[in-house]
Amino acid sequence: METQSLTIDMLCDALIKDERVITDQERQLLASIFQHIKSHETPSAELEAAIAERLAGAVGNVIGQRMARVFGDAVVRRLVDTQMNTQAARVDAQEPGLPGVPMRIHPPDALPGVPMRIHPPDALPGVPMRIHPPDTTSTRKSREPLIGQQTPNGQRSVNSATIRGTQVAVFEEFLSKEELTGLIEFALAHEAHFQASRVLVPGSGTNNLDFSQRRSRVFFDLERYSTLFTQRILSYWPRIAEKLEYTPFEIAEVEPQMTASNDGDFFGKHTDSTHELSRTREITFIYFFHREPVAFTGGELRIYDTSFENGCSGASSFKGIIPQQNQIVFFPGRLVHEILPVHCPSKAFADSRFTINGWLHR
Ligand SMILES: O=C(O)CCC(=O)C(=O)O
Ligand SMILES: [Fe+2]
Repeated sequence: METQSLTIDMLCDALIKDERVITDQERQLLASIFQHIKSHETPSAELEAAIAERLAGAVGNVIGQRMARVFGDAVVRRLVDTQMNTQAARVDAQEPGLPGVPMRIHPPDALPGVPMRIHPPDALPGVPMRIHPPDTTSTRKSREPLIGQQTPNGQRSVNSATIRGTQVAVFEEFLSKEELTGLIEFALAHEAHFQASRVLVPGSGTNNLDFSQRRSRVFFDLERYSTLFTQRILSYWPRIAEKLEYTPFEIAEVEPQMTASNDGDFFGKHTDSTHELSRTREITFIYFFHREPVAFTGGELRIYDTSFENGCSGASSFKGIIPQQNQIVFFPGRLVHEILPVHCPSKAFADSRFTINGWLHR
């Protein structure tokens, strides 16, 4: 019992230092109100006590609600982490060291085997969403995005076989301040590990360096940040799915990589999941970060309304997202998207537009 009340005391201590529970400003305001009550002549000590009690009650309610939210979030996150670790351990035990076997993770409220359903806002039932028949000959996955499926800037009307580019989920403040600082340091310390980015060319099955389609530098071995992003994304998965109007499906793998885009770098219109080697990339995510103060402009992400009639083509309408520190964006990988050129006058690697970008595989 004593241990329990000690734990609760410690928890309260930690929570009341949390800005999400009570801000500095509120703390100061409350202190001065209480002081004010004390220092002024009130008709009676009872009245003074009654005012203080009323005030404490009201403040207590608000703080209680905020604490519950912070606490609730932390408990859920904890549960998800524990569940994932147990499952990872189970997979390790079953498949010791099998190269290339992706770790199967069950997001908290996705039932294994429940089929994924996509609800594009205006898709007609029966309109095929696939551009190519599923590839049965190749199981190899590729790290590269696809180019070449894009249409010119055509003015095609948005029709019934279209997924809207507005089918996008954006979350701010994805990492804590400490995590973000650590990530920036990690990126800058690994400059030498970045390599020129490649793209998949439809029909060729190969990864090509094609500077007319994409220019940036990528880095794959994200060490602890790979785990951090995987876990964090999985704990957000129900909310991501809801915003994207997906029925949460079982995520087979989260595949993150880091990209640095410097002066003049860009990525032309492309899709991420219509190539036979990348078909299981259901959802693309892009997390933006950079050193402060920001030293680049441009690099806007544009996600186009995409039609799936007779192949796949981007319409003229799009949702534009200007990179913001610590912001993450999710959208269906089959949507046509592009990265506009980055302007980075110093040309210093450390001033690049950085992303952790990747895919949620089904
Ligand atoms: O660098 C980025 O912002 C993400 C690029 C992208 O679309 C991709 O890697 O598929
Ligand atoms: Fe992409």
